[in-house]
Amino acid sequence: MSARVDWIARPAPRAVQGETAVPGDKSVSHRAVMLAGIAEGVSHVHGFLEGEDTRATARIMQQLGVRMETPEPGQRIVHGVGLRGLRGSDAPLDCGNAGTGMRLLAGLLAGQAFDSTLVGDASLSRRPMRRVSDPLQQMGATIETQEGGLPPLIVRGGRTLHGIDYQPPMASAQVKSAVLLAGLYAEGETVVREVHPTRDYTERMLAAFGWPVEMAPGYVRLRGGGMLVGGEVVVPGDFSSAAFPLLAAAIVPGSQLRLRAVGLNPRRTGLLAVLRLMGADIRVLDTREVAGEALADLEIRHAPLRGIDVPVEHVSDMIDEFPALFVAAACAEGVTRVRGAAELRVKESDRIDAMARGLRALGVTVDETPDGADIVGRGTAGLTGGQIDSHGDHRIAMSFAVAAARATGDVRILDCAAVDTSFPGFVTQAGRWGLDLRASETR
Ligand SMILES: O=C(O)C1=C[C@@H](OP(=O)(O)O)[C@@H](O)[C@H](O)C1
Ligand SMILES: C=C(OP(=O)(O)O)C(=O)O
Repeated sequence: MSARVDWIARPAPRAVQGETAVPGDKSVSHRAVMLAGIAEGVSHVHGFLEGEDTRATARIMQQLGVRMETPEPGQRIVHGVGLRGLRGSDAPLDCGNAGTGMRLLAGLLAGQAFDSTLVGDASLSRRPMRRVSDPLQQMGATIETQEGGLPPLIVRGGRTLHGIDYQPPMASAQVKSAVLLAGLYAEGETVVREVHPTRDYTERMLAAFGWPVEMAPGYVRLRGGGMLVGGEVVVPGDFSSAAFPLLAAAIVPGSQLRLRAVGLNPRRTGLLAVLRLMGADIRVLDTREVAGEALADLEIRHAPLRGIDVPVEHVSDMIDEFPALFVAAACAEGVTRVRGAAELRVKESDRIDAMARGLRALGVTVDETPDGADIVGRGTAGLTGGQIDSHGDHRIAMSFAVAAARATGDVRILDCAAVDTSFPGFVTQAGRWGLDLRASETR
């Protein structure tokens, strides 16, 4: 059994200052090793996230016969085997903690000639998979889930897939991507329609690898039976990881911080818009485009925050940033209302419940609703100390590590090992921003 890691986070001894860079984007890193693996030729991935989620996906692609080199951390040279070149593995494919890994791979594997079994850790084993098995079955795939639509997933090979015209019942880039990846192997045309647009990395990377993809407002369309050609992939800094230093500087008086080379894909930056509506002073500097993705430096100076009604149109553009937003709301003056975010209940934990319980332990009044919460900000009074259960969810752990900066006493955060899934080195980095955070391991 691996060690359990708890954290002690103390009130910030000083303002958050300086300059920092965050690890590579998790969504882009997953897709880079998957698509490079089924492309023709060699691809070079720069800035690959060395997190447990994305390393699990890279390991699975290797298990399926893709040769991969790591000349140095954050680099992968991927020797693509072509669309039909993967070979089956008798051993289960272990996605670890990663919903993205499991759901996208389900789509990719639905069109193969061999059977596969996708497994995950305890958290992933509780997450709903019918959202991908249903549309994939409509395409002709055979996917067996466990009772209640849970993992492990058994994906049967040798099926003939046909394209579908599909509108997922929830806003989900993972569902869209699973259907599009199966669509590469399908006869005819696959269309995915979205009411609320979600992150578009799969379709953009497919296009960058030479697959004709029609991207229009409201839908994505492609045809099966093409070819991907490998190349260079430059992974931007992960906005979802940048959310934590941004939050720290937003809530600790006197702070001023610059974040270098953060990916600013518009489908990811909802938190930027929402923090600004709350009064945050954030500047976007030195905007540039690298390998088709917008990058910029972000400079944030502390300014008092006020509670707002979070506009529903921002929800899917900040779906992973709600734990951080809840902390900003707790430190603001007035009430913040979140609605339309029921998807938070089926992430690595029930994030509405985990944040409500954790904030209450730090003296904050939070009323939950089925799809959101009302958070009564404590403004200049700040938070109290207390004990938090992260429920093994990386984003809950990191949010409370930052929240402690504004507490009047120590915050003990339980079960933080999962932070390595998306933000390896978080404790050391947080120290550099000016937070006082220590990890202790128990077996
Ligand atoms: O496609 C992706 O890379 C992701 C999509 C989102 O999930 P949903 O598709 O479930 O909204 C997000 O929460 C996850 O962290 C990464
Ligand atoms: C929801 C997340 O990831 P995944 O769905 O890949 O587990 C996340 O990183 O916040």
